[in-house]
Amino acid sequence: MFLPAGSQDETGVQIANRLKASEVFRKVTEKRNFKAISTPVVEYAHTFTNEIAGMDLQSMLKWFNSEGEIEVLRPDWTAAVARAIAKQHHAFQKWSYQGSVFRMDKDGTESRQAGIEIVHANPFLGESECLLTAIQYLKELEIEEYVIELGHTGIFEQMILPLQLNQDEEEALRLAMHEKRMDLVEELLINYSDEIKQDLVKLIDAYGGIDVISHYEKVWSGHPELLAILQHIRKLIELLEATGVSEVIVDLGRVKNLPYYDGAMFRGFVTKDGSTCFSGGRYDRLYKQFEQETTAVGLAFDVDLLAQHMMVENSCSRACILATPETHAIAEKHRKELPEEIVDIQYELQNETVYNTIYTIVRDNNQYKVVKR
Ligand SMILES: N[C@@H](Cc1c[nH]c[nH+]1)C(=O)O
Repeated sequence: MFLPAGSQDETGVQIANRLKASEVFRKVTEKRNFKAISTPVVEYAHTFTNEIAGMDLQSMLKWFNSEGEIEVLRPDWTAAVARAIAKQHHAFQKWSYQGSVFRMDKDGTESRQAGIEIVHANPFLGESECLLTAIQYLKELEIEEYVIELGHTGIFEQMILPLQLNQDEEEALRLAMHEKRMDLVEELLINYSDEIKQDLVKLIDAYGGIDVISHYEKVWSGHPELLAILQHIRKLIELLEATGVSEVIVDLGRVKNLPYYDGAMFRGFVTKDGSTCFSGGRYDRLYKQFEQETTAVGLAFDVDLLAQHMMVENSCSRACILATPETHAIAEKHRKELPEEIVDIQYELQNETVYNTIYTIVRDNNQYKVVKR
């Protein structure tokens, strides 16, 4: 039988690693005082597609319920958690969750996430705690080779303000920036001021170390809003560096990849192949749909991807006890003599090479004994 495009089976090491990644995530977040939350897999589409959350219904797995409402398989944890906690009292809260999201615009329809959301916190504290939690988690998974990238939605938004673009034009330009398509940016802005056009094109290349920030502090010296953003990113980098993390870069040309972001954005890349292992950012505006003024920030790890990059567990030694239907019970009892080993019982030895030790059952003085072969 075949599977629909985007669905896939999973076996062996990938599952073992994924379960380990989940367990480590639970421990790390528990120690940092995150409270676990779970939301249902089936939700109303509106939770994600409303004007503020702004996600695209097209990419969701959806159907009509008996009342004619559109229901979806959870496409995003952040909006679901916001819905779940919106009615709670306004206090500093740290939430953690683990589970699948379903979207058709990604490689696999189902992807497993482990994420955190921090609400009602001082903005700098919330962002720092997100990043430091991510760093501790990667460390405990022994994933050492990664780069953290910081960006901010405000840069692109401030720069295009004078252009007064309509929503479609803005979206098209944002996509061109996201894809780092200089030619397209130029083309889309053909009828607009050369200066802003050139500044945006240059911004596509504005990524790298802290020197990029120093450079743009000079370029934007007359622009207090942009300077404040640079200052904010610089402070985050300094905090990370002070805790020993040096692999931090900035991408000033980065635009939001989710409609609800408004503020700092972060991503983690695995150095080996450049894949994105976590992604997140500030999204205070998502709470406006519940008429709440608050701060909210979070990030989510792609657990499937982490599982691929984790070392294969140095698994315990494997033993095989060769038995017969008559001696099967003896073999089963012998398991407790081998508490540290993975024990398989076979009637006829197959896959001999996978075992470190093979036992057979012999009869001695009318008694069965399990002995090494
Ligand atoms: N929900 C985001 C990650 C995130 C968590 N909190 C904020 N952002 C995603 O799926 O990419």
